[in-house]
Amino acid sequence: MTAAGTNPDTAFSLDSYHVSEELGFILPQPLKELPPYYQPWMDIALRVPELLEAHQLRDHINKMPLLCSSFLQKHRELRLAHLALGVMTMGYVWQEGEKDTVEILPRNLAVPYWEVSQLLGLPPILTHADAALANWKKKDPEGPFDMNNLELLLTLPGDDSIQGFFLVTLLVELAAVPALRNIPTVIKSVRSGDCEALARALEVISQSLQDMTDALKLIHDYVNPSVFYGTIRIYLSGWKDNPIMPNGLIYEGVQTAAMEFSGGSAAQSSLLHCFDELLGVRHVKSSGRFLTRMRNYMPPVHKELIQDISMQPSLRDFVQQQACEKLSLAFHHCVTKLLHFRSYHINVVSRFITVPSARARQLREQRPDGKSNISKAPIGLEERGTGGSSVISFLKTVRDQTKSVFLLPTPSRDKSKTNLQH
Ligand code: HEM
Repeated sequence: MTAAGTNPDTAFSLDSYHVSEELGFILPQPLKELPPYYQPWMDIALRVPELLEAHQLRDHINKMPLLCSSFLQKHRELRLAHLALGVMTMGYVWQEGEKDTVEILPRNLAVPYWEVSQLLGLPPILTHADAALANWKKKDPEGPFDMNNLELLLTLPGDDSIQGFFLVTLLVELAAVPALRNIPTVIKSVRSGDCEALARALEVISQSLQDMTDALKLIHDYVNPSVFYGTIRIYLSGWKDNPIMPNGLIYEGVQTAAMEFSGGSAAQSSLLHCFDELLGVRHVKSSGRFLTRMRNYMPPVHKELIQDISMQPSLRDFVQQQACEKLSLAFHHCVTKLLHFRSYHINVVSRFITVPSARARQLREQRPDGKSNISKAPIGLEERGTGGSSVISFLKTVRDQTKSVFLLPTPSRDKSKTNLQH
């Protein structure tokens, strides 16, 4: 274990989990370049959308030299390499859409990708930790961390919409930073029984959860649903539980059997996993299994933070026992805001997946040879999520599970005051 998070005598510090005070899970100052030896990777990675448009990405990757990964030493070098190899891999697999996928990732890409992944403890597929957390730069280094001053390091097809998609996700991560910063205070206050400090920390967390929802709303300004559904989505798809690639992918030179990995999704963000564990939300059955599996797609230290939060004395039990109105209300606000984020996210998914998928089906029935963006979208994906199940029913299960942690009314609570149970 990297941190002393489960020892009650030591302070719980985010620093030991590589969570920055300023940026949370976002990688501070990602590198823009790799050492010159790796230029053949960057030359291709920087041109992925253009090479895909010309149907030439696979040819370029097939001719790429097999480079040795051992000159990559620093964490940020490894993160950029993982991102670069990740966008190349997604492009390589999905270059011809769902019709002509590949069964083998060539050795010159597969071997270094595998090695870099092993060093980072990440899977060899594009993850949220790559595409959102480690894929940004400021146009003006002194300027603000906002939409106008941010751009991606590497991208995939989808023009402004793909940029918008990853940057809005990044801004949701940023909005959560005050909440993350207050997790140690919550843990410390429960340990010491300091209700005042605990109530204050929980109010900061609920405000931060509201700010996350507000940041998520930006998706409507920066991402076009038809472009997301028709162009972007396939490049985020993986080769696990995916009917388009039922046999997975062989990483040539790594092992002979095919491997299966889920595609990129913000279900791999550590944020909601942390808040769920803090508030006591437990996801069970298939949705729980999927979310638990997504923890293997996070940087290992972030996964450890989630685990260590889950091992702390129960915040919910503590609040329930105190029967203090102010504290109960602060806890209630947190659960309400988390619920609100999930409900809003369901609306987003409905607009960006459910509606275009119904429209695509309709267009295909009316004009089977139609060329519109959404009717070209992969039929095999339709309304399925990264886990392969129906997206909306999965998200509703997860949302409804959140409600289970609302506090029970206690006898000591004044019945004339707000009923905290929904
Ligand atoms: C166009 C925008 C978006 C779409 C279409 C979308 C779609 C999805 C889908 C289909 C899932 C189900 C799991 C999966 O299949 O991987 C999911 C899960 C999830 N997404 Fe999004 N998403 C979007 C934006 C975001 C953003 C910006 C965030 C913020 C970080 C986010 C956070 C989550 C979380 C936390 C989950 C896990 C379920 C939960 O804990 O409630 N999503 N998303």
